[in-house]
Amino acid sequence: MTRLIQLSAITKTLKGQQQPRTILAGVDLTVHSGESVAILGRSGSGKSTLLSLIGLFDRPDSGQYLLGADDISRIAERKAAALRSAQFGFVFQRFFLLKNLTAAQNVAMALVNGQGWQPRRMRKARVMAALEQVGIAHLARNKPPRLSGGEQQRVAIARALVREPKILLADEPTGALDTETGNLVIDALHSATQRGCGLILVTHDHDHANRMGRVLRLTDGRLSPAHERVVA
Ligand SMILES: Nc1ncnc2c1ncn2[C@@H]1O[C@H](COP(=O)(O)OP(=O)(O)OP(=O)(O)O)[C@@H](O)[C@H]1O
Repeated sequence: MTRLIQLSAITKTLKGQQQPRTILAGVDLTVHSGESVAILGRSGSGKSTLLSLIGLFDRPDSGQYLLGADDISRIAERKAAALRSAQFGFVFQRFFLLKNLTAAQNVAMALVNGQGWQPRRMRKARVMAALEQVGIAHLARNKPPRLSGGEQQRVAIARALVREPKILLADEPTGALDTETGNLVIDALHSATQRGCGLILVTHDHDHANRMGRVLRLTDGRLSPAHERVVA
C-alpha cells in the first residue's frame, strides 16, 4: 500500500474570543492508498480544523505533514492551491451546486479550473464516468432543484472525484440527510477507495463511521482509536 499522507505531532492554536485555544495538540495520522478513516469527536473538538490543515487551507503551528515523500508542513499558499486542486477532493455538508446547471455541468466545472485543456469528448467521458461511479449517470441532465438531497450530494461527490484526487476529505457529508440516503452517500464515497483514493470522513454518525476501515476519535487535540466500534 502506498502511503499518501503522514501527519506527525501536528499542533494548532486558534485565537479565541478571549484567549488563544489549542485545538490540535499533537495529532498523528497516516493514510494509505485505498484506506478509509472516520474521525469522530464532540462538537468543537477540532475535526474541521484538522481537515482544513490536511486539505491545505491552513498550516500547522508545529509538527510535520508529508504528502507522499514531500514535506508540506510550511508550504506557501500558491503551491498549496495547486496541490489542493491536483491531489485533494472535498465534500461538505452543504452541496454547493450551481442550480442553473445540470448535474453533468456541475461536475464538469471541476475540470474547467486548473486541469489544462482537454478535448470536449474526453471531458464528457470523465464527467459521465464520475457520475456512473456514484450511481447517478441517469440523472446527468437534471438540474439540482429536480434532485433529492442524497442525489445532490452524490453530484457533489462526483465533482470531487472527477479530477481523480489522491485523497478525498468529507466533512459531515451526510449531516443534512436521513440515514438511508446517507448510506447511499457513504457507498458513493467508498467507491473512491476501491480506486485507490484515501478517504477521511468526519461524521457524528457512528453507523457511518463504522463502515470505514478505521475509526478514530479526536479528544483533547489528539487522535486515538475510537472504542465504540461495533465489530460485526
Ligand atoms: N477561525 C477560527 N478562529 C478562532 N476559533 C476558531 C476558528 N475556527 C474554529 N474555531 C474554534 O475552534 C474550535 C474547533 O472548531 P472546529 O470547527 O474545528 O470543530 P469541529 O469538531 O469540527 O466541530 P463541529 O462538530 O461542531 O463541526 C471551536 O471551539 C471553534 O469555535
